[in-house]
Amino acid sequence: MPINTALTRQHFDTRWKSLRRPYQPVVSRQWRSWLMDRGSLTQRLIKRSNGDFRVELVRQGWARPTRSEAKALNMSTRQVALVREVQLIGKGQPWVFARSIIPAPTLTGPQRQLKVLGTQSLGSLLFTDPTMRRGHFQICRLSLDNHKKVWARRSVFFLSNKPLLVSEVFLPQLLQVN
Ligand SMILES: C=C(O[C@@H]1C=C(C(=O)O)C=C[C@H]1O)C(=O)O
Repeated sequence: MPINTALTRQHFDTRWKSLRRPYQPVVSRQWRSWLMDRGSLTQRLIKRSNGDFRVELVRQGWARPTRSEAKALNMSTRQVALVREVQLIGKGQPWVFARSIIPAPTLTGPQRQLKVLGTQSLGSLLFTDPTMRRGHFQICRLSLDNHKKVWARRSVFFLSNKPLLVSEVFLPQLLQVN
């Protein structure tokens, strides 16, 4: 069963800020390292967990994006997209909650396999695709149900020039690794 992180679509319909200055100083040094890393988060978490890592599928289905997500993807909120929500579990703890929005036109050709990822990491496809490009990061501060505040980031990936939006919420357990 997914470990409940109580994140809903409303959390992602918020004001995202560019990670460029002056926002960087607001972010503590230890979180800045995670928010700004443009490499594969999956690979970094596999190393941090000494291989004790898995992707837990929370939900996947066709749904309308939030206004903020639709704007980032230049699509209408009246259109549906494939929405994938997962938790990245390291050493048995939820370290990241990720929500990806994949427009239907992106799920063509080789990208059809994005529909059947299951518990395979999205990153394993993104970072092995020679056509992959990644846009700038935006960040925001989210409040979990227990009033804990966490950092989130998002960026638009392009595979063969087709977009998908990936949002990642960094959970407190990520920094509590012993
Ligand atoms: C983009 C990556 O893929 C990770 C895995 C995801 C998934 O399986 O849905 C979603 C976002 C990322 O946290 C990455 O590894 O950098």
